[in-house]
Amino acid sequence: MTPPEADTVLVRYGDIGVKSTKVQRDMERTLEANLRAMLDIRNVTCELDWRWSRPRIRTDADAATAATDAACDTFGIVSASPAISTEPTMESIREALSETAAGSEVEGPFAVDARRAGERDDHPFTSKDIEREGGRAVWDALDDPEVDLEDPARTFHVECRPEEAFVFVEKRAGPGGLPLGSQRPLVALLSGGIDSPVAAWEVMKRGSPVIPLYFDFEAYGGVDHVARAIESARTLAGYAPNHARDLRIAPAGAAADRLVSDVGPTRMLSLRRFMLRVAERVAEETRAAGIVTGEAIGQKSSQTSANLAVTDCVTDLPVHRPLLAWDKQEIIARARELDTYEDATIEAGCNRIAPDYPETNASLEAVEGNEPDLGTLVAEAVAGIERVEP
Ligand SMILES: Nc1ncnc2c1ncn2[C@@H]1O[C@H](COP(=O)(O)OP(=O)(O)OP(=O)(O)O)[C@@H](O)[C@H]1O
Repeated sequence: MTPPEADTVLVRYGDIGVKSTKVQRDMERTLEANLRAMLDIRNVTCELDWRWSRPRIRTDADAATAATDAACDTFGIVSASPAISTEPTMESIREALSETAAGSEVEGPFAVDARRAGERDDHPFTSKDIEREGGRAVWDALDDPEVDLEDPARTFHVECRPEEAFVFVEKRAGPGGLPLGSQRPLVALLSGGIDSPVAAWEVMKRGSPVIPLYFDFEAYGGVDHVARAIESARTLAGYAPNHARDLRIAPAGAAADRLVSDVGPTRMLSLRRFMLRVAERVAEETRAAGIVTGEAIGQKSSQTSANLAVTDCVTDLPVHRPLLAWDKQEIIARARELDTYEDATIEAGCNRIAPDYPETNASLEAVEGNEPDLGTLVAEAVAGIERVEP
């Protein structure tokens, strides 16, 4: 909940804080630029007040919720709180608490939780004093007050610093992770289905921008297949306003034709190997440090642990699979949160390419023995890549 007179959003980060001073400063600079870009693209009226380890967004009551939303969609940010700022005196804190309580709907018991930062003599009171006196102010402002310090339905937080105090009621969770751009990019195989956008988002969360790569299986794909991939690239770009890369669309109808006519049970593995070879070429061009896919152990016949091993032999680049150990239901839940779930039920092209009895425990020799020379197919696909701005 945003306090009615909120004028500041307190922003917190996590993993950055455990880095060495130099790395932390670099990451903070990246985070600052990313948050600024996120606020800009969403037209949030505010000033970013960047302080070492304690960023704040100065805004007004109208824009405080939008500023909090923007912060909570920015990688690296663990939580954000829309707050009322006030003088660091007991009287002002009581007033801010009273105002916040009067404007909130409190169903059930409340508590006041106060933290003081700074030197001992910065304030003539302790955090316990704030909790006691602040609690009284809240009590007086509510219609039917009830206190439970152990299990409150609503907590009124006070953060008292030497120069300023803040009152807030919500610590909204952000994605956490590291600032986008603090790692080298990765090529993301993006089908537009349920899994691959989630996988791409997961590596973005750890700081890697993604270069989305989609294979257009032409006659084998559904009509909306390309549109679906463009849409999920666009959704991902919304989390990366200053790091979004063009979606690359590689024509793959000819490769699919060839594999369907020439290869039996190991067909899907050769198809994956074709995709990884094209991704490798895109990585060379974009200085990407690896490839990311939405595969999970055992989810499909091509994704058994044995088959994943054979697939990876085709490239020297690391193939990252952030969803490797996730259950489908977890992936679906995350896709819904990220807004990449819709359209995912449209039939994927790969299903029409799959053989009736796919191999689940392939050996490298068998796959290589059945596989046509991928070189020409890869070269054609790379030459035909089109770029679409997200
Ligand atoms: N047309 C495509 N373009 C780009 N990448 C693809 C395409 N099809 C599959 N992939 C990549 O291969 C992975 C495995 O694809 P597959 O179709 O076997 O599984 P899936 O579980 O249906 O994946 P998704 O839900 O991401 O489509 C995907 O997560 C994605 O990274």
